[in-house]
Amino acid sequence: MATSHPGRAADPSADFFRKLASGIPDILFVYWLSADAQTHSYPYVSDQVRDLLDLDPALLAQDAASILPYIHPDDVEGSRLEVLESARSLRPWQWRARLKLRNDEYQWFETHARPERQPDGSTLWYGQFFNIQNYMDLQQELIEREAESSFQAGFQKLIADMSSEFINVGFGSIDECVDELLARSGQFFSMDRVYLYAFNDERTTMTKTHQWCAPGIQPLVEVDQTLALDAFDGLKQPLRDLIEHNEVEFVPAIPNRLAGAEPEPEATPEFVSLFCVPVRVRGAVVGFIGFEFLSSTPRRPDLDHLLFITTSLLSVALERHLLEETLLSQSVRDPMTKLLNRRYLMPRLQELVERAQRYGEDFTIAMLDIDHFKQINDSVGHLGGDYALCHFAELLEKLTRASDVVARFGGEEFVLVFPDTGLEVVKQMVSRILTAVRGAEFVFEGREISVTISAGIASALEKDDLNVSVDSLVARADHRLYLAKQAGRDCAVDASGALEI
Ligand SMILES: Nc1nc2c(ncn2[C@@H]2O[C@H](COP(=O)(O)OP(=O)(O)OP(=O)(O)O)[C@@H](O)[C@H]2O)c(=O)[nH]1
Repeated sequence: MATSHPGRAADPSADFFRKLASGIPDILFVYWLSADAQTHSYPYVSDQVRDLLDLDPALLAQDAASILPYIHPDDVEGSRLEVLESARSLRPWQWRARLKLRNDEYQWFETHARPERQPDGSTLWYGQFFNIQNYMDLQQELIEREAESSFQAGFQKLIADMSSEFINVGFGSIDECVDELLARSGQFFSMDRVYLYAFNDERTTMTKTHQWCAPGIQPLVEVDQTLALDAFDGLKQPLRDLIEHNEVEFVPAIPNRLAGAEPEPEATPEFVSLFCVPVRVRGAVVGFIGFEFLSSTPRRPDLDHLLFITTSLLSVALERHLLEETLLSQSVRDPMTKLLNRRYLMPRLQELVERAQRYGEDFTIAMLDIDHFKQINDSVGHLGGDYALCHFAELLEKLTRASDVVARFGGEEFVLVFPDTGLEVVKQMVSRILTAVRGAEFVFEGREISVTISAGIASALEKDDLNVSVDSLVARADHRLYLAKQAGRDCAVDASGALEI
């Protein structure tokens, strides 16, 4: 806009205005805009403009554009449009903009001015700029406080939800809970990737076991990827510290490759920021959750603390899960041979018997007994006998399939269950076991032990017996085992009474 002066500064009431305005802390003004909106000025501006902005009112009286360098660049265009709109509609000019003070600091001002159309079509506004910085600060504080309390409420909900999820976790579904923890915390803390790395016992490698990525963010590498702990220079020391001190480590910029060594998609930043939060089980750091963000958005100063709380849910859940696993395994396994015990075997047999009765699904069991075990004990001692039992148990595990059940029935008696296997195949398998045991080396404290076994084989639906029960089936196998012993041992007897030696 061109410089112009409407000649109104000489108004006799100017002195009156000056005196009046000197008692008012804000800036009073009269603003003039020509009819063609090409020329404008401040015919009157109170002296506060000098005190506050270090701007000479005389300059503004010549050309209103003198104020432009004092308006925050982002607010200039809005201010211009607001004036034009006020001139058009004759509605009050009411606008907020930041003005640069003497100390170069911007503060918020609000304009309140009433327009008055002049006979020549130009417009005059009478009004003031008043400082609303305190109000804006207060408003900002309120917004932040509100955001903070809703963040806190959200965080509490996240922790409460995840705690109850982990508490209710059914045996075996811990993986789903971990996935959910990664996803929920990733979303809540606006992360781009969240993943769980498990260390090996020696703390030399780490394997990614779970991961979550925000929508649109690529999982650069799949789970189960194992990396050396010192694969990345920037991560070596933080991981050492994490393991040693059980503390959150923040890595401000590591190559965007921890997630994977795959070729990176375009537009992926070269560096990412990463929080490594320790997962601790039974007093040792067993891995960490990596909370990764690609952008450099500001983060809360207490974020590391919040991530630690979130991750400790996983530590507690893993601890409990391990304990449950141990207890469960202790309750169904024989502590010496580590084979399944009778507590596991009997309900399993019951289940199979019911299926046999209901659906006609036959299955076969073999009862095995080490021959002359008393003599073994007598010759190599009880510990030698224990060794023979354990070595025999190992052979059984090796010679059967994962779907077969290998259980210690008691003493030196064992039961094998072959769920989906026909009698002929079972006979072959038992025969193979007999042969393998006969040929196996049993050496205890340098003394060779000769071991053979006898077996009794029975199928659930022999003779179409739909009244079969667990007891009758076991009794049948036991009786045939007795027959095998009677027949001279080191052999197997089945329904036909046949001997397999
Ligand atoms: N070392 C050891 N011996 C056991 C264990 N459980 C049972 N025994 C012994 O196993 C022996 C079983 O002997 P018997 O039932 O007389 O039968 P056997 O000597 O194997 O003779 P046959 O079965 O007729 O071939 C007993 O002496 C038990 O004390 C165990 O856990 N460890």
